Amino acid sequence: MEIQALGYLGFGAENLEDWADFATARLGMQMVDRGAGLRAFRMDDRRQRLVADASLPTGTRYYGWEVADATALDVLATKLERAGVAAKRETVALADQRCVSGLISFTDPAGNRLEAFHGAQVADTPFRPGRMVSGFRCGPLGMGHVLMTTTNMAASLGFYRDLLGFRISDFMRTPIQAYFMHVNARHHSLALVEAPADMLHHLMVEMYSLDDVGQGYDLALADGAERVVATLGRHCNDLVTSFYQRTPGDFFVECGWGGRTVNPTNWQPTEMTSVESYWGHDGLMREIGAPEPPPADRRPGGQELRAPVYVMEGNYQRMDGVCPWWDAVKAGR
Ligand SMILES: Cc1ccc(O)c(O)c1CC[C@@H]1C(=O)CC[C@]2(C)C(=O)CC[C@@H]12
Ligand SMILES: [Fe+2]
Repeated sequence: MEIQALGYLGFGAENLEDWADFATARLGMQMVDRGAGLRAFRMDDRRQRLVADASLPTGTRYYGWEVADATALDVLATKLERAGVAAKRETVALADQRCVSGLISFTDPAGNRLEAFHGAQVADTPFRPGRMVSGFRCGPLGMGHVLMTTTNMAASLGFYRDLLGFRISDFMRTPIQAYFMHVNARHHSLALVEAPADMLHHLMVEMYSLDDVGQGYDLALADGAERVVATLGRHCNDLVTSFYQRTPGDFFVECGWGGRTVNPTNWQPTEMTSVESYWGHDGLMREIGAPEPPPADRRPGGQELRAPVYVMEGNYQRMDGVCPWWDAVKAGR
C-alpha cells in the first residue's frame, strides 16, 4: 500500500481572519504568509499542514495523503486508473501551492477530493507555535486523523480498504457503522461513520502534552457555551484524551493527547459494541441528535475491562492495558 500518512488538509473558507485567530490562538498552530486569499498553518517542521483557501467555496475540502516518492505516486495512479478511478496528474503550479514535489488528485465514492503527494517541503525556520503549546505529534504518524461520514459505507470501504489499502484498527456494525483505519502506527488516520450525509465531521490533532489539551479546553470554555461540542473525555479504542470544539468553518476539531500506537504489520481488527468513551465527551452524541450515554460508571459495554492503568516498571511507566484488580471485583472478592 502506497499511502503512508495524512499529510495535509485544505478547505474553502470565507472568514480567513477568524481562521487565522482560531488556528493560532486556540489550536496553537503557526500561521505562515501565503499571499491574499490563503492562510496556511504549520504544525511541525513542514511548511504547511492546514490550509484555508478563500478561492474555494465553504464546504470544499482536499485531503492530502502522503506517499513515499514519485515512484509510489505513479504506482498509486496506475492502481486507481486500473480500478476505473480517474487520477489527474496535477501541475507544478499546484504542487508549489501545496508545498510538495508532486501530486495527483482523484475523488472518493462520496465525492471528496483526495490528493496524493510526495516530497513535502520542510520550512527553513523552526516551528513557532501560535500559543504556548509543546507541539503537535506528527512525523511518521501524519497530521492527525479525519472523521468523515459516508452515506454508503460499502462503497467507502471498497475504496479506502480494498483499493487504497487502509487497514482496519477496529469497527462497529451496530448500532452505527463505524470503521477506524490506519495507514501507519497512529491508531486511525481515517474514521468512517455511516450517516445521512457525506461530510467532514472533525479533524483530530494530537498534542505532545496533556497540558496543551487542558489549556486549550480552558480557552475554548472561555469562548462561551457554543464553542465546546464535546467535553474532555477519553476514547476506548485509540485511548486518546480529547475534547471537540467548533471552528470558524463547518467541521469540528478534536484536540487530543496520549493516543496509542498500533503495529501495522500484525494488528488484528476488533469489533466494538459501543462508541462510548471511558469518561467524558458529553455532547458528542447529542450533537448528532442521539441520546447521551449515562455517566461513565454506568455505561454498558464493559469498557472498564480494557481501562488502561499505568504500572511501574523500573523507571518507566508501562501501559498495561488491563486493570489488575478487575478479576477480583468480578469474582466478588
Ligand atoms: C468513538 C471515537 C473513537 C475515536 C475517535 O477519534 C472519535 O472521534 C470517536 C468519536 C466518533 C463519534 C461517535 O462516537 C458517535 C457518532 C459520531 C458523533 C458521529 O456521527 C461522527 C463522529 C462520531
Ligand atoms: Fe476522532
